[in-house]
Amino acid sequence: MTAETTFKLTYATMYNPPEELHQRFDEALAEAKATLGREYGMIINGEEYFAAEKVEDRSPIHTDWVLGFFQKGTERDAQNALAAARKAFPGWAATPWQERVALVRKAADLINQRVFEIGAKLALEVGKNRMESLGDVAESADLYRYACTMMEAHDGYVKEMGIDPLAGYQVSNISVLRPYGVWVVISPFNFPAALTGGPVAHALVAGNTVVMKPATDTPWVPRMIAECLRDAGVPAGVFNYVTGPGRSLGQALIDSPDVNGITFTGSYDVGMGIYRDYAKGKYIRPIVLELGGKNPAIVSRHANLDDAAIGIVRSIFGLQGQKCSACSRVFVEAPVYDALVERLVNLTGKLAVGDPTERNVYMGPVINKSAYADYQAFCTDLGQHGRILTGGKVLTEGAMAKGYFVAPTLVDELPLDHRLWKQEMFLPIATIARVQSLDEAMRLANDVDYGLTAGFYGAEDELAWFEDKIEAGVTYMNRPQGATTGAWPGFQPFGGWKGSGAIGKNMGGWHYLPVYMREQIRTRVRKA
Ligand SMILES: NC(=O)c1ccc[n+]([C@@H]2O[C@H](COP(=O)([O-])OP(=O)(O)OC[C@H]3O[C@@H](n4cnc5c(N)ncnc54)[C@H](O)[C@@H]3O)[C@@H](O)[C@H]2O)c1
Ligand SMILES: N[C@@H](CCC=O)C(=O)O
Repeated sequence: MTAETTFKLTYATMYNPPEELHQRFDEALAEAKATLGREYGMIINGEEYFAAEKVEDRSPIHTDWVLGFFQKGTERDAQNALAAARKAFPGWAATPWQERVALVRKAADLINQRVFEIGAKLALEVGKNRMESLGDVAESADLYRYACTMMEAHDGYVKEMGIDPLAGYQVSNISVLRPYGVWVVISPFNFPAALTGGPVAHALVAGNTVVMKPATDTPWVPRMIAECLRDAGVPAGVFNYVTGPGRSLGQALIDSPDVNGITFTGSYDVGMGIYRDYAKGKYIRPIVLELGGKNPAIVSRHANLDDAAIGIVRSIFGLQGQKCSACSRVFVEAPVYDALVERLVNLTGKLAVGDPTERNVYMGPVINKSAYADYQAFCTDLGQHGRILTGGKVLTEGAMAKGYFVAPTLVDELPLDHRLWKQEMFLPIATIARVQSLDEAMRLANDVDYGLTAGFYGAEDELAWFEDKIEAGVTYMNRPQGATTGAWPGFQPFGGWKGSGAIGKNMGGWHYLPVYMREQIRTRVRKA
């Protein structure tokens, strides 16, 4: 990004971009729109593969916009991609880690060089606003670099251990982290750049070869990420990109005995199914699961209510509530309840909803017809059992008639035993409750199967209590930029507890890369 020297784009800094960012996004968008409708192959063993059946990738902004045609890959394609990755593994694993790092860094540079092109296409494909779209792409490049930095910081994870005193012998004990083999990366629709690129980069830097399968709704952006790897010179077969339905092609990847490790990012239900199926293999193999969230914000009577309101609204409605980190539950101490709710409703009313490629729009459409139908069903239920403070309806006026647009929705007075306090809706809907104490808020906040992100607004002397008690992998306090959203690699490594994540180590952080490697101790003894 040219403005990079003066402006570091993250989800927390995106609110004051330099003018140049807008100009370059607009240029890239015009170019992307002029080249819609191409066909894209899968990339297996460095070659384009075309399936008998194709899938149309349509924009959720306007369903007449056909972005491209993608391959409806089959179980056979899954097997071919795994075979290519298996064949490439010995060479890639034997490549000095410094060379692997150099190639992955080169790919990161290409992602940065293409950030506007990929960002514009991402906005069209996901319906994400322009700054969040550019952020997703920039985050992907930063995750690549973070993986490289970690490899270097740990000197390739080769470490001399203590020397056991064996009289008459010389001993050397070395610990080495080595790759597992073939790694499958399955990504969700909502961060097609960062959550495809991040796990892929870590697997590759560690020396694994990769088969990557993006979500059916968003194959285009991962294809461009794949092209960056290819153009950087990552050898054929080391990285393979396949597209097709999760239940057939995806399931074939999960069921294959040729897989040595998996990173799955997606919903709890699909992730748990994969976990169980994968466990049917002959022995235990590593699996990284990054699953859903039901993220709370707690507001104390001592909070700065303006900071709380803006941070909460940004986190409820960013990407239309379709972030695993989205704030979907708000617990407010009674003395400040009315004042906070008034601010939340007021700010929500000011959110611009529409074509998210336009510079002043904050909220675009939801991803597809099924999410659009879910929104309507949830709102009917919430209206019957709670009080809809704002929103609760689909938006069909003017240019929105051809897309999946819905109103940002806030609900209160929903009985605390209603299922929608616990179920991830993954839509721009949040429920708000009045609590009598912070302890009550904490009990409710933790009373879900998830534990991804959480936010708190209150006095300085309440913060340590919050940090200690909350069950979540990523926590934010007094943050107007986002109550529960907006993590950035190297600043806020991202991962969940409980039903939100399986490994207890966060991506973009110090402890994550070793997950993609297994330890070998090398003890050599010779007579002194
Ligand atoms: N914890 C995190 O870091 C994180 C980040 C982003 C999204 N998410 C979660 O992802 C979900 C939204 O994304 P989604 O709707 O794309 O999720 P999803 O679970 O529907 O799909 C995720 C991926 O799994 C594939 N898939 C589906 N069935 C499969 C099967 N049987 N075998 C193999 N692959 C299969 C899909 O094609 C897609 O690529 C939300 O629950 C959200 O919270 C979590
Ligand atoms: N990393 C993103 C969330 C990714 C999940 O969907 C955030 O921190 O808001």
